[in-house]
Parts: sequence; structure tokens; C-alpha cells
Amino acid sequence: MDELPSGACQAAATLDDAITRSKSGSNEYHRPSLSNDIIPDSPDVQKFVLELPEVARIPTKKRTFHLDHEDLETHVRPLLSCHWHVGRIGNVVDDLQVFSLNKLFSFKNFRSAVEFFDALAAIQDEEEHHARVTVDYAHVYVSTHTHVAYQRISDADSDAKPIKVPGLTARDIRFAVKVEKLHEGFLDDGRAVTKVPVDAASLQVWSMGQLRRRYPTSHG
Ligand SMILES: C[C@H](O)[C@H](O)[C@H]1CNC2=NC(N)=NC(=O)C2=N1
Repeated sequence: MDELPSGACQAAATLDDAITRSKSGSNEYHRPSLSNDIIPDSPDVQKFVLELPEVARIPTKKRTFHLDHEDLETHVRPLLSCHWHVGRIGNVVDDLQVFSLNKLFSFKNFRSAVEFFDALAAIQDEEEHHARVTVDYAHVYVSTHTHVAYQRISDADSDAKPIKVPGLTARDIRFAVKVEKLHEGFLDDGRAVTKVPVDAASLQVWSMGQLRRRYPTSHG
């Protein structure tokens, strides 16, 4: 798909803006309630929507490594600012946590949600990357992780064999950016609506915290 709508995620300029937009629409609005361990003014709460990263396509046959610590800021944080969040996949491999990147997209009606699903299926074909997708009336929940991925090895242990374990890779980032831009197109023509998740700020902080723990160094 070459004609992606250009520009960064335009769903909302700030969290407050998102709240206002959400309130002015017909969709219900939940004020994010911060849990006790999160400081409302924490620098980790990204209130502005960041420009989405451009990620080159990884050839299908190429070994895909997990994101590294630096990728969390450059690649993951902009998606968190658009209300993507981290989820846990049930099967932990060798005590290594398996994460996914998820977002709930909302639409005007069921027909628009199905049209989004169809366009999403085309992206999955193009990218040869397949997400878990759930259509629930006017909502589409997307969850992506890379099934065949390798844990990075530290420089100090360069003789070690990379561990094969599902996880988050540049394939997921590239895929999520494409899906986000697809949704922007649906917002622009009125087929989609913006919804701020319950506990949006907490989700951002929690997601970043989980990934920082999982990928503590450049070669975590
Ligand atoms: C060869 C082919 O690209 C691979 O089997 C693809 C198919 N789709 C995939 N999708 C996802 N999410 N992860 C993968 O590792 C994956 N592998």
C-alpha cells in the first residue's frame, strides 16, 4: 500500500485534546484514573503525540532480532503516545517474558470496522506479518508480536547462540505505524472515532516500564 496518509499520528495533539475530542463525539469517555504508583506529572507520561518512526522493511528471510533499549525511545514511545500499549503473551519462554504491542481502534459503525479489517488484512499480506485481530461491533483490537524472533546477545557474550523467542521487533513497529496511519485515514473521512483508553497515562508508563525491564541494556 503506497498511498498511506502522510504525517505523524494526528489523532490528538495532546492528551487533553484527545479528551476534548472524545467528549465532543458521541462515544463514551472515561477519564484516565492514575494508579497510586504513578505520579500524574511524571516525565514518563507522554502528553504530546510524537511523530511516528519510519522503519525499513526487513526481508522475510532475514533473522529478526528483538528491539533494543534505544529502540524503546525512538520506536516504541511514539506509538505509546498514540495509545498503543504493551500486552503479555501467555507463554513465557525460558523465563523470558513475551510481549505484544496492542491497540483498540474505534469506528462509527460495524461496516466501517469491517472495512478497516479488510484494509488491515491487505497490510498483513504486504508485510507478511500477521497480527491477532478481533472485531467487536464497531471496534477492532489489534495485537502484534513477532513469532519467529531472536533475543539479542550481549557484546560480552558474542560466542553465545541467539535465543529464539517470540517478541517485539522492528517488524511490529513498522506494522503498527502502517495500521496507525490507516486509522488516521479513517478518522479523516469520518469512518473512525478517537477514544482515549481508560488509564491512558498509566498504560503508557506501565508499558514503558515493562519494556525497560525486559530490555535493560542495548543488548538486553
Ligand atoms: C515466512 C513468513 O513471512 C513468516 O512465517 C511470517 C508469517 N507471519 C508472521 N507474523 C508474525 N506476527 N510473526 C512472524 O514471525 C511471522 N512470520
